[in-house]
Amino acid sequence: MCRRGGADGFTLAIDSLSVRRGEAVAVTGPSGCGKSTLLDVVGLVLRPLPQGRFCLAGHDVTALWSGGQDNELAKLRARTIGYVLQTGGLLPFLNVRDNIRLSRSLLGLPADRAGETRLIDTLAIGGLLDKKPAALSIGERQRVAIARALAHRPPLVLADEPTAALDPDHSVRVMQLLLALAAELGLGVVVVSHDWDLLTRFGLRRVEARPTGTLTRFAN
Ligand SMILES: Nc1ncnc2c1ncn2[C@@H]1O[C@H](COP(=O)(O)OP(=O)(O)OP(=O)(O)O)[C@@H](O)[C@H]1O
Repeated sequence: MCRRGGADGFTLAIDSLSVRRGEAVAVTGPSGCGKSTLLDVVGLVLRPLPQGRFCLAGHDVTALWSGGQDNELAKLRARTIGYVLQTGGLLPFLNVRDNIRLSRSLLGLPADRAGETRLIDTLAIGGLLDKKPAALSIGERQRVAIARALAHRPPLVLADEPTAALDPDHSVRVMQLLLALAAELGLGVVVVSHDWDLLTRFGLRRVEARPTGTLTRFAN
């Protein structure tokens, strides 16, 4: 459970949500119902209320938050989460190539040129590598953000409307890439999307919001 905006603000209750490695889950629901908040809790950005159980890659996340273990949470986040933000979230002072390589280098992982090339080709961003994010369109930023989130092969990828700014052709390619990598590398994927046609086409398991006033419940 998580609360935003004080006692009479917004409350998110996650009754149950499990994502296994290699599995992709779609989170759907109306605007403002708490989908991004759900991703922020799962992505260790927002602190959940202390009741309840939250296990991520074998770690007791509730205990880490309760114990104020911010360094451990930051390390766990860096190792286990790839987050594709709605706004891209790229570092403005790095070019596209260095944005993509950042997560691996921060974690001290060796370069993975083959994996990098596959991401770049599939996302059709080869012509953008020397550009800074400010010189990209919103859709281009979103594709680069996806490459960056996947480059270190995190066990869990969170994607907040990753196809919202893309044309239908790129939307399908991006979803295909996410799902192919999830299956191939054993990554779990949680994707927020309003694109019902796309979700149906790929047959994703859906977790639907049940909003009632300022409370939203999510359950498997
Ligand atoms: N920083 C914040 N402080 C307080 N309340 C917030 C904050 N951010 C979001 N909210 C509220 O939390 C609720 C859920 O917001 P959230 O962004 O998770 O919804 P969403 O389902 O992702 O919406 P959308 O589909 O429009 O992106 C909303 O009522 C919003 O007003």
